[in-house]
Amino acid sequence: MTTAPLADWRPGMRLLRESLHGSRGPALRVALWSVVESAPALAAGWVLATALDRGFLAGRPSTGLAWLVLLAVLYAARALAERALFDPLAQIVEPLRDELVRRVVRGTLGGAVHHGRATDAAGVSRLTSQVDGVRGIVGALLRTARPLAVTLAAAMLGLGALSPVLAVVVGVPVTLSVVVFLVILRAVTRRRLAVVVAEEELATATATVLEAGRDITALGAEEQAADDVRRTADRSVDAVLATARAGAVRVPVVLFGGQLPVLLMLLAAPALVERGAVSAGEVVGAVMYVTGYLIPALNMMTGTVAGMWSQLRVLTSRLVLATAPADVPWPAGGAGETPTGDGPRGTPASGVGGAVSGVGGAVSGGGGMVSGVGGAVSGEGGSASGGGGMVSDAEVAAPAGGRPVQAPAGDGLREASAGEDLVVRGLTFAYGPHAEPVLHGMSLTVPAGDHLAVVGPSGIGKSTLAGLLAGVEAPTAGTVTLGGTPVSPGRIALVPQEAYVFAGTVRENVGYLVPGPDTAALERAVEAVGATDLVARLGGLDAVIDDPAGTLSSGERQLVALARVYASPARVVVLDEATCHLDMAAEAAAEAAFAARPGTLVVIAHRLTTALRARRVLLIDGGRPVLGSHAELLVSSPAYASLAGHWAAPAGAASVAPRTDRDVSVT
Ligand SMILES: Nc1ncnc2c1ncn2[C@@H]1O[C@H](COP(=O)(O)OP(=O)(O)OP(=O)(O)O)[C@@H](O)[C@H]1O
Repeated sequence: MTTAPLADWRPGMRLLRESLHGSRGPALRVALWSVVESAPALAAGWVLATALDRGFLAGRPSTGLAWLVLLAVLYAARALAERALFDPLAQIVEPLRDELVRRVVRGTLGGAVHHGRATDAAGVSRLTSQVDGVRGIVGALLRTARPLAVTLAAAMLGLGALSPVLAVVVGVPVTLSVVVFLVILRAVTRRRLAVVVAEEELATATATVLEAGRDITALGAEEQAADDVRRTADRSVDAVLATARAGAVRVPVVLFGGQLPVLLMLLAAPALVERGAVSAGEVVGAVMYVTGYLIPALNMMTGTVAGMWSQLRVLTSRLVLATAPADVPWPAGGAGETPTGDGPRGTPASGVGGAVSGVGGAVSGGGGMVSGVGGAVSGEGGSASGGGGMVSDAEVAAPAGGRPVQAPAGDGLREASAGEDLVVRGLTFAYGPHAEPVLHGMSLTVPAGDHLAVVGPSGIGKSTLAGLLAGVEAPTAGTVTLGGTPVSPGRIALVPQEAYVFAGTVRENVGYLVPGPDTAALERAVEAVGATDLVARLGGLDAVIDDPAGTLSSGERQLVALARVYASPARVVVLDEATCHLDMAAEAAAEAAFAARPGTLVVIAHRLTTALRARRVLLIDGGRPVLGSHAELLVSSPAYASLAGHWAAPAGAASVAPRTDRDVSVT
């Protein structure tokens, strides 16, 4: 594998130093207590040698014991020092975290505001966890590396004081091994950096795939996405293995620097003792320094501590990227970088937002006349009478005085049998068990073949109602039935505001809801919704749309989705602001096509023209819902008049005649 170039670690260390700036007082206390803590390491070999030479080997065991008691006292002092170190260590580590977070947040925000850098959520949370990593490592280093370094120095000092000859025998291999290890540490650090980079890439690749799951499935790119993540995971594994291999060199270092001195001392001891250069007690004391302090310290230094040190360098060098001033360009591969590349990661989402909900039922029912429910309306919880637009408590009321209107001939399936009425009863819906209901006890009948526009202020619940009518949402209470049976996503087609076009041919997209679509039917649908020019520009029905989000505008995607639903055998179509990206002429043409199409049409309106084209208008505005024709509601509902006043009606829009004579009714 290739290892990432080692970032310059000095800025990282500078960042660390600056962030530790306010910790001088606690650092001084740590230094003082460290001296006490190192006392046993400094004195142990010397005390032991004295206990042997002047006590036990000289036939004075009580003297020997007295020296050992002194050693015990030094160990007790060390225990006290360790206890006393807790507070100043915490006073260094905790503020460090706060300071680093402050710098990272300031740097990230500054980068976003002044330099337009990406500030993805994953990047920010990654930085936060890196700050925590730095805090943890600094804490661990202070708890382990600091006493080890102090011990190492104290033991070497004690050995030198005890026996300069033995200090040389031990010191040479120890120094050599430490130097070799410091050189190796650089390679280990570089490999650790590669591990961090690989882990970041893996996290980004995984998050990207998870976020784009829906698109990936729609595009049939599961394999490609899996390959992408697998390749990144393999790189991460390679990086970890390479780091482990590089770290393994610590074994010979410890053998050379720790065990070899013991062997050398034992080999040299007889001659040195014989010549009187050292005493037997000094040899034992020297061995104590090496086995009791030097070897464990070397072991820890080259293992755990070196790992923590290189990790600290890597993490701080990554943090430096996030705290860089705003005029420093965001480095490639740096924290917070927006991933790029091929495959699903680089594939922009294509107008996600809810696909068509499906189709159902065989086409049935003849044409013919349908009579509306005119006259006075009454219902449980209230009554309505008079000049239109009166409302019952929990029901949508048709205006009194509504006249039966004869449907134009040839309206086909829209004058379907009464068995296909869309019936809403006591409909209540809330988005959560404790949430305020968006809809409360609504009752409404949309007769088969009707054309209903739903209007109301933003956020009032129009899309929620659309989802409930289409069976995409389940009511909290009440029922929505079509032809007497509960609606389900397979029976009603819903076109949401953000139309979904998947990568594939135009034919596949338009014919998606038609079992065995024939070309003529698809062409009719394309023409009806006004997508002929678009399909021609794309290259015909068999043209491939590789990148719907990149090649189609929002309006063009809406045209494709509209053609798809138009071609479907759905008996009820719900358009939820499905033409909002079309210009007014295109919207009028598309709505007219659906109005002429057999079946029931419910349109969530965002323009007055949509309401004008509909047979009936349902106003929901947070109070009682109101139902009537546009003209009736203008008179009877101040809320509707006010809403209509905000909408500009183009000339001629009001001339569109109702398509059916059946009223939406209160039942
Ligand atoms: N998934 C959801 N979870 C929780 N609350 C939601 C959810 N979807 C919508 N809402 C809330 O329900 C209410 C009705 O939303 P809905 O989208 O149905 O309104 P709308 O009339 O269609 O609005 P608009 O005209 O802006 O599209 C709003 O207050 C909205 O914030």
